[in-house]
Amino acid sequence: MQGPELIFLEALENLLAEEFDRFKYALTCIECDGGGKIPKCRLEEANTQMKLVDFICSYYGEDVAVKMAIFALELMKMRDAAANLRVKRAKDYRLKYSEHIQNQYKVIKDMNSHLGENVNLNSRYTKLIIVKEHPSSVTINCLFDPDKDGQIPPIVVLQGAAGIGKTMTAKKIMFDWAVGELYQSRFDYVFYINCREINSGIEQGSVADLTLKNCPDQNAPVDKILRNPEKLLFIIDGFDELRFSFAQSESNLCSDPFEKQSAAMILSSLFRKKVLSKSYLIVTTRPTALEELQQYLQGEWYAEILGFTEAEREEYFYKFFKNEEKTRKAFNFVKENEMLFTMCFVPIVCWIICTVLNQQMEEGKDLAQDSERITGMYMLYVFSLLKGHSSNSKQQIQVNWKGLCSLAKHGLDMSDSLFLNENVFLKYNDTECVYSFIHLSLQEFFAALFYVLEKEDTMVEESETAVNDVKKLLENYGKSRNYLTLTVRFLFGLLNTETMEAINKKIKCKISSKIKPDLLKWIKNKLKISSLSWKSDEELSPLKSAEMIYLLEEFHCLYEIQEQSFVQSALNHFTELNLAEYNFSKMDQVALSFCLKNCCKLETLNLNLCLFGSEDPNKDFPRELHQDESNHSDIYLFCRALKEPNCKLKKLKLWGCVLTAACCGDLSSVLRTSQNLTVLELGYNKLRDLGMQLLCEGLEHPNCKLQKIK
Ligand SMILES: Nc1ncnc2c1ncn2[C@@H]1O[C@H](COP(=O)(O)OP(=O)(O)OP(=O)(O)O)[C@@H](O)[C@H]1O
Repeated sequence: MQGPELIFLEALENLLAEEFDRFKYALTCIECDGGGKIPKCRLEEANTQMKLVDFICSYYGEDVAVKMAIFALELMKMRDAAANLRVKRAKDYRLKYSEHIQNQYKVIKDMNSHLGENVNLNSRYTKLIIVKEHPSSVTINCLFDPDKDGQIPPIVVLQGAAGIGKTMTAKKIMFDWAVGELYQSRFDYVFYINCREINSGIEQGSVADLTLKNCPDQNAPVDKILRNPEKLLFIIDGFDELRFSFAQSESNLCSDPFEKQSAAMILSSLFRKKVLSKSYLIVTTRPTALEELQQYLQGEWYAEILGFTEAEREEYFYKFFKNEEKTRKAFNFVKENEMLFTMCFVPIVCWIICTVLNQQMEEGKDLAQDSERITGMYMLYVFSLLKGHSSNSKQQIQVNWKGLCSLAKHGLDMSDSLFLNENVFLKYNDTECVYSFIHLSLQEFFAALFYVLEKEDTMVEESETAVNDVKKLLENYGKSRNYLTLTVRFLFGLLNTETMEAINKKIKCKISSKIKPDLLKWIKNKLKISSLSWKSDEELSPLKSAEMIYLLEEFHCLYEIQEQSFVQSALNHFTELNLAEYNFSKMDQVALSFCLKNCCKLETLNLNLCLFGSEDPNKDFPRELHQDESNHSDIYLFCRALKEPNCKLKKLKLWGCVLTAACCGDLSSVLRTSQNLTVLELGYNKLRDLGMQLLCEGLEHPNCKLQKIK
């Protein structure tokens, strides 16, 4: 005997014989919801405490039986005994609840082509960098630590980009709490509220209903649980996904956790601490909705998820493949490709890359060339989803793809990532009719595909519409929170000849390259506008950071298309390039190096006061957190590009770039190779004797054409 049965028996053991008889009588007076009254004759047969417990529990079920016992004791006016049993029941329920939560959160779904494949949360979860106050990182168990004034944050806002791991962190908190490893003395109950589900849920409900949804059954002692709000934590996941407005007037908010109201009102009341004001909240959101969320909160603290460090990326690969050889093969492949490796700081990208590589290895294929660009990687991932759908007719496949692309594009136009009653293949969860792309970037991929898929009939009207659609997209580029940048990057990537052929072959839809000339014209123009801002200035004044980001984004687009003639044509007007005072991420360096190789008329490159090598997301971190373990120097990628025969660079400026002796080895090899470099400016760096020695070796080489070094 254990759990509810045991506490029931313990309660009866304290009763005197006369009380035991009265207890049995009281039971016959209670009407149980759905179970009716208990038959008197059956009760008479239960002449010992044990027999009675056994009988009632098998008649009503354990949880209801204990509830009935509490009512009976209250009816007998044995209030202390009733209260005692109530407390024990609540405690016992906590155990039951945590077991239920453990079971609920111990596995996660892997959304690959094998439908319904589950993985253990702990065997996949990899630590993420979370920062509360830049630049120091924190772990999830410190989120509710008191500050230096002893204040515990009542609300923690956990923000982070799409796919960075907010939901995963929420699930990990649920699981760790349930197994007793997190917040044990702080919270008796932790509840998870998913905003996507709230959108599609019932119109009216109460806070109590929200908590009940987490419970294993409908018999949870909710009244007792909610009586200690200071012991409750609510995790509200995905504020950005809520569709309704929160502009409720204060007076309409509810303070009673059992009051039934609209979902908007209930959540508003929780956020504004009108209901269960002493409870604690974690609210997760993408940064785009942060400003709105701030309006409704008071006394909140902020933490940000920044993704995986380099070491954690490797750990993730181990956890994903669970096989030394496969992990090594996949990780080395990714590590070799700067662009891919850098993108892996976002967990969902890590997952997509691993899923694709795993499939390629399972099929005995070489790790594909295509996977060296983000477009190629997404394309391979989408192909992997098609496995098992090959029996569909060509026409059916085309219809599905076009529908999906159109949905993605229109969703982006309307800033929508949730779709109701749409027949798309990615169903968000068990909720009946809400669908979403598993990640916003996937929606952006499909949206980009929308612009390049050839319409069935090549009527003039149709192709004009397509061209106009692209024009509109490019006009909107750069407006409103940069929400189109990745779509445009994919657009370039999809126009790569090999990608077009692969898509054509696999999904039997033709990709039209008609928009290529327009795209070339557009990017040439963009690059010209950016370069005009320094053309007039003799000393090449630096670009403003926003302009620089756009210029670099254009280089990223050119990297994605990977077509020499296109890229050379886009860049052929550049004779000078000024990128001074910029902190280049590895990803930027890969894209820029590719462009430098194809910038055939470039004579002057100004990289004064630039920093190289830091990762985008973690750039404020101490260096050891994300140090590149490879032996390459920070400017290795640039130097490699400068050695290409196409490169006609004459003047290279690298003042004050915190270059070290290691960089001189790469510069020295440029000096030995380049047929054009005549001026090199290296002032205000820490080259030291070793660096100078390496440079001298280059200068002394018979091929060195350098005339001036500063
Ligand atoms: N810490 C982690 N360890 C291992 N995998 C992770 C981790 N965080 C995220 N992932 C992977 O990335 C995917 C996306 O993560 P998650 O859904 O948590 O992102 P999110 O920040 O909530 O994104 P969105 O804003 O799009 O909802 C997960 O399904 C999982 O595969």
